[in-house]
Amino acid sequence: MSILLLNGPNLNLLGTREPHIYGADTLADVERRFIDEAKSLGFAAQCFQSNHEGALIDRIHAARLDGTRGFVINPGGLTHTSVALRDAFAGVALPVMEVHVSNVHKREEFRHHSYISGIAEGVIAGLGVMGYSAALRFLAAKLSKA
Ligand SMILES: O=C1C[C@@](O)(C(=O)O)C[C@@H](O)[C@@H]1O
Repeated sequence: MSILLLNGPNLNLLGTREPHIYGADTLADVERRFIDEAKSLGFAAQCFQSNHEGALIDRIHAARLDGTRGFVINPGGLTHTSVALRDAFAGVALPVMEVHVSNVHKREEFRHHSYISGIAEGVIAGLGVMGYSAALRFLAAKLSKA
């Protein structure tokens, strides 16, 4: 059973990008911990980051055929703009956990709306990179019960 961690635009810059907002951990740190923690919960994990909406959508479609049982995604700025990303998740019909490192609700108004939340099992914002772990634990528990 495999869980796919997706990160959208600009999250490859984690650790150097606005560290007062996003912290000091890099994407490599996040992905390594995600894989290790998934393993400890009895799951395999795959990780994919792209700055391109279409590449993320193609990866979501591919997940239908590669044993993926659910997604954890930080869609980055696509959260607030992408109907197409939401439609991809709806089309694949596997559980999705949405993660934001920052508390988007404490920030600019344009970050308050998410196209993804309406199809997500849960939404985590403002826990820093610990949010990825919280999302993984919830999803693993849900999939273990299914
Ligand atoms: O790129 C990002 C990162 C983010 O998803 C977060 O993790 O807090 C919040 C988004 O508004 C922003 O565009």
